[in-house]
Amino acid sequence: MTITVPVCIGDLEPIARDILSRNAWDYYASGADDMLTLRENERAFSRIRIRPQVLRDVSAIDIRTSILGSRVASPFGVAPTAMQRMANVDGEEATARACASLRVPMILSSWATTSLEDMYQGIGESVRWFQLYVYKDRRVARRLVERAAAAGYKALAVTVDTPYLGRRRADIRNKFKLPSHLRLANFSDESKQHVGAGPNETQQDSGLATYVAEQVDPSLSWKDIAWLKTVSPLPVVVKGVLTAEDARLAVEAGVSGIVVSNHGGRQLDGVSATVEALSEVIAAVDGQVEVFLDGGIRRGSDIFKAIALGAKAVFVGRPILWGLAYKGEEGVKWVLRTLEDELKLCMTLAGRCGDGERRMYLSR
Ligand SMILES: Cc1cc2nc3c(=O)[nH]c(=O)nc-3n(C[C@H](O)[C@H](O)[C@H](O)COP(=O)(O)O)c2cc1C
Ligand SMILES: CC(C)CC(=O)C(=O)O
Repeated sequence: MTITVPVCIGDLEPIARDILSRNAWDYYASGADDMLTLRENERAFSRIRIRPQVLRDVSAIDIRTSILGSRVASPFGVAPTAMQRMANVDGEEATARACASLRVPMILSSWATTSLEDMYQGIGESVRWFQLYVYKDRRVARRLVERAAAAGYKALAVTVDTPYLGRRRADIRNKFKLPSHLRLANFSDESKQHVGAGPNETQQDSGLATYVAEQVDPSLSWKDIAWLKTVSPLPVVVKGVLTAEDARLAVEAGVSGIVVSNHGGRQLDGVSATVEALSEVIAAVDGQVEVFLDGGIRRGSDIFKAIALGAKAVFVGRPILWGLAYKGEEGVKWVLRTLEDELKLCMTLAGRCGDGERRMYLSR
């Protein structure tokens, strides 16, 4: 049966697949290598059981919370995903409008197809973070940080799991290219605006992998997080931590938050599902910094489970792209509302009301 009117996020995926070009679909959907981790991210949620409690007066459910001191409407937000204009002409602007209207936080990718300044023109107040890839030329990274601070972003999410790009086989086969009418809009320098335009892709590489190898600094280390803190007026969050050891180093480096992430299974295949890695990170940081999670969130009960295990909030990647492909801003709103409705219902049926700041809906 072909689904045309989605009732859950799973329904959206085939709809988006039909709409998107092969180049875009494969880039958005793929994981690295055999995509074991990509699949595990979702499966691991389905292995966790909720322990409901009854007769708890669930007539008022509150899902509001705060992240790094900013009030937000829900404990979920939008993860940074690059090049959103391949999904819809309005790309990141459509996502930002949807997030602002529902007061959902959004992280903008360094490799957005809308500049970090243009993104929020006329949209008004909303909680946004900027995702930073640290370029070999540190002046580029520093300039991005300054611009993000000047434009009102509330935090920097530094991606730490991508010294080189994971092997995404479909992108290699397709010889991925950013369509020529689009550009990485945060850069004025032509050499940084185009992906897959050069002659140097080989049979074993994609335009993306070449770009990352040329631009991103693989020598990045914990001492650079300390450096970043000296140049950033914004709180620094590291995105891509999966172990207790690294979580402790992150705390020592003075970060304000950690995103437990395996990059949606797109980097090192074979690592744990994020919800499985979450508990050791939570235990290691012992409440010293906020811990977030992304990867495999596809329904409200996944959000419930991550929060129950101690995440302050979660971020959602691919479903937003499916929503964008489906109906632009309205499609992203549909995804956000669906997650919100499902989360509220899950809390109601589990007997956890939530009380704003202090979470009441832990399921353990
Ligand atoms: C198409 C796509 C592009 C992405 N681009 C970025 C990026 O530019 N920066 C980054 O830190 N993470 C990027 N990610 C990873 C996401 O931020 C996030 O970790 C992941 O998508 C979460 O998994 P999910 O898609 O299962 O929700 C990207 C993921 C996808 C699917
Ligand atoms: C341009 C890409 C390397 C952005 C990214 O992080 C991803 O595709 O996973």
